[in-house]
Amino acid sequence: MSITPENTWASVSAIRDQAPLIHNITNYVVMNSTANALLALGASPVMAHAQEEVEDMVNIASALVINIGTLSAPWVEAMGSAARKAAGRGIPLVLDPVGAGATAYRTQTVRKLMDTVSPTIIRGNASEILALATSEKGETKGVDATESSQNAIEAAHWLNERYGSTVCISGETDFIVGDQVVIGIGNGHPLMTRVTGLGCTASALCGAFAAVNSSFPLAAAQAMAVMGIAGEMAAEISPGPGSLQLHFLDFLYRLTKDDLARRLRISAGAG
Ligand SMILES: Nc1ncnc2c1ncn2[C@@H]1O[C@H](COP(=O)(O)OP(=O)(O)OP(=O)(O)O)[C@@H](O)[C@H]1O
Ligand SMILES: Cc1ncsc1CCO
Ligand SMILES: [Mg+2]
Repeated sequence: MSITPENTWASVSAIRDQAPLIHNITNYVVMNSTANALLALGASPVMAHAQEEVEDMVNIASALVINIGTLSAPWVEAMGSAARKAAGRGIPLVLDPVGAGATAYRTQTVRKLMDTVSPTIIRGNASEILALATSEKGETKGVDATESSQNAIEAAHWLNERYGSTVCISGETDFIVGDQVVIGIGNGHPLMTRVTGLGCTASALCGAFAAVNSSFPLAAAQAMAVMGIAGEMAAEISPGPGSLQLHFLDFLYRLTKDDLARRLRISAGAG
């Protein structure tokens, strides 16, 4: 199970052909940007968080993405209902534990959610992944990482064993930890951290790839490779974060098999 430009292109093509419906319960900050990224990739996004409709929406979706970025009690209830429905239907569930470790409410909510339904993929930055696997108060400061992704690999293994989830740690190198497998993706650009919500976008793309590829560690790795490649291509022609955001969408939309073949960077040091 190794990631190649060919199998990544096969997943991109499947997304473009099938336009899978990706149901997102996500935060106020990134609703627009993640919907646009899913559209640029070729998927079909919908944002829905009302308790009254989340189960019906999961019923017609190909994947569910839950992001705890801007929580409140009614949303937490809706997240639980949606996650249970997704598990019942057997569609992939991606969890983005935004800011886990920063407040007790976030950490407790996300732990309760994981104990209710095992996520298919957990995608967070290193601080968030560490916080989920630590019993004491984690070291997260706000929503951005203060740790390198390499430092969270052990925590990712622990989460994988406990919940059966594929765990994806984003950062300079993205690490994807599954059963008996660690994949490192070296694509991306530091300027990506200066645009809010590109991590949330990565989680949404994990949903799209998991909708068309049931080998979930591979799907997550492909999503992170495509994120990183579109991000670095955008960064190369962007003087700052504003234009990066626009060019990122354009490169996602225009991504070719040749871009993948020339740029995919599988990283060692995943042990
Ligand atoms: N130092 C870096 N060099 C290259 N790429 C990076 C770097 N840091 C992050 N990235 C890339 O940026 C994207 C977002 O990852 P990041 O770890 O910043 O997520 P995050 O902290 O959850 O972000 P947010 O909470 O704002 O959504 C990923 O595709 C990741 O590979
Ligand atoms: C900045 C921010 N605050 C809550 S969610 C979010 C988007 C990035 O995670
Ligand atoms: Mg994040």
